[in-house]
Amino acid sequence: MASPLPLAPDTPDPEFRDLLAQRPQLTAHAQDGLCLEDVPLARIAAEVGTPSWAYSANTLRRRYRALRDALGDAGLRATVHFAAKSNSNLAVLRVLAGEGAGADVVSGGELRLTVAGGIGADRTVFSGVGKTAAEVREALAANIFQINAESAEEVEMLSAVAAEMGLRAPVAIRVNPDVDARTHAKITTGKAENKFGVAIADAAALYARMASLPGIRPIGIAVHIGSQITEGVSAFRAAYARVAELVTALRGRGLPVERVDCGGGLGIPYRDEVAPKPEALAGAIAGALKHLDLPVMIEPGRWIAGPAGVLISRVVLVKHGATRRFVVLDAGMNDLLRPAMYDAWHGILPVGAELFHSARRPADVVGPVCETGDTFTRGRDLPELRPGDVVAMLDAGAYGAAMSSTYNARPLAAEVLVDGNRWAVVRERQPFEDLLARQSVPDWVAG
Ligand SMILES: Cc1ncc(COP(=O)(O)O)c(C=O)c1O
Ligand SMILES: N[C@@H](CCCC[NH3+])C(=O)O
Repeated sequence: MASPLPLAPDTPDPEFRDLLAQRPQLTAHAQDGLCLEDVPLARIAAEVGTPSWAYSANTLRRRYRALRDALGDAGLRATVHFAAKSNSNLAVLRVLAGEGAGADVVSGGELRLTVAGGIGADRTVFSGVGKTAAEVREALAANIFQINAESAEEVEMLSAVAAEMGLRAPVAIRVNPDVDARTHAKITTGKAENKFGVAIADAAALYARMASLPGIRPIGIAVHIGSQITEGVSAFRAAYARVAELVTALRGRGLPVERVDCGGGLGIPYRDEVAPKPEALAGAIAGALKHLDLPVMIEPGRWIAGPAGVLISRVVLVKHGATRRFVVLDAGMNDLLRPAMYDAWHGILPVGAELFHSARRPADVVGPVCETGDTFTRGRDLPELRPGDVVAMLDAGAYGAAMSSTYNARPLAAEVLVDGNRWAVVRERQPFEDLLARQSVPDWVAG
């Protein structure tokens, strides 16, 4: 491997250097250009094609361990349940299974994927506001570790399904603590007006009701207040304090509480956000809950998988509009939806070494999809990108491929796992034929 590229001190803007400095999985090399671990992204682009996703196995491992260790160091008995909705690629799940991770799933489909990825149902939590009876039956048959109930209505259904199977479902109540996580409105989940969880004031009565139902074994309390939480841990602390009060009240009524599920939500710095460290989250959990002397769980998705992944894309053309320079990529909002959906900012780095030194000019980076919202960034200072150049969109390992679609009849991009100097395609680019498959035109339309 060539030596790291010495970035020129007169680089017009220190942004590239900062982006790299904060992401040890990415390095810029004089000959090979931008590398994920030891693998040049240019090689993946050339051999797999673009757009494609690449995930760093060692980043997944490192970040999983950082969370687990922070919780342990805070004196907590804790388990980490990876939120599979953030990335349900089988190889990613398998890497985390190898670390001993559990999972958090929100559908029967995700449960099947995590089981296929080697994370047993007996280490998996099933959350979500709209579980169907069929999904619950499947989860119980698979010996699910915990079901987080989100409403009184759901509790009745859970009991009926489990009783019919001759089982008692291990159920925690997900409470809505009415805490503002101060994140994007579309991913805030812990305010009273959000659809999630049971109002904390109603939780004790529901817990008592659960204890009286034939198909339910009440096991604990869960809370999840939102995602991409970066403004300190005070919202976590407030939510956990309310949960602790509830647990104490339940125990006071003689109702057993075995564990508390503290949810996910720890944010990452996509740009210059100062995100709390795992130690701060662990401190918030320990501060509020340690005196209860019970095992705790967390359900992180983004914090583990986000920084592990990049979206590799090629410049199709550079268009000089009336007022702006548009760099048109072969990746679109159907691949990475976050900028269109949440106005999210993702770092964009050139993959070719020479581009790290070229002068930068503002550009709008857009995709080929027929929506103005198919814009990754506006007015970003970027090098003189030319058709054929490859770029990497950073921190795309969570809610990237997982949220992609075939909008505009664009097949799903390939996914690649990198582990040191080894790499492999772990999901092939979807063949176009898939988009035609299972469609049919009735005779009376075809004429
Ligand atoms: C119940 C639940 N747990 C865990 C997560 C994972 O969140 P994050 O990726 O922000 O850690 C989510 C998503 O916000 C969720 O809804
Ligand atoms: N999809 C969102 C996060 C939602 C979390 C789901 N509970 C994002 O990309 O930021």
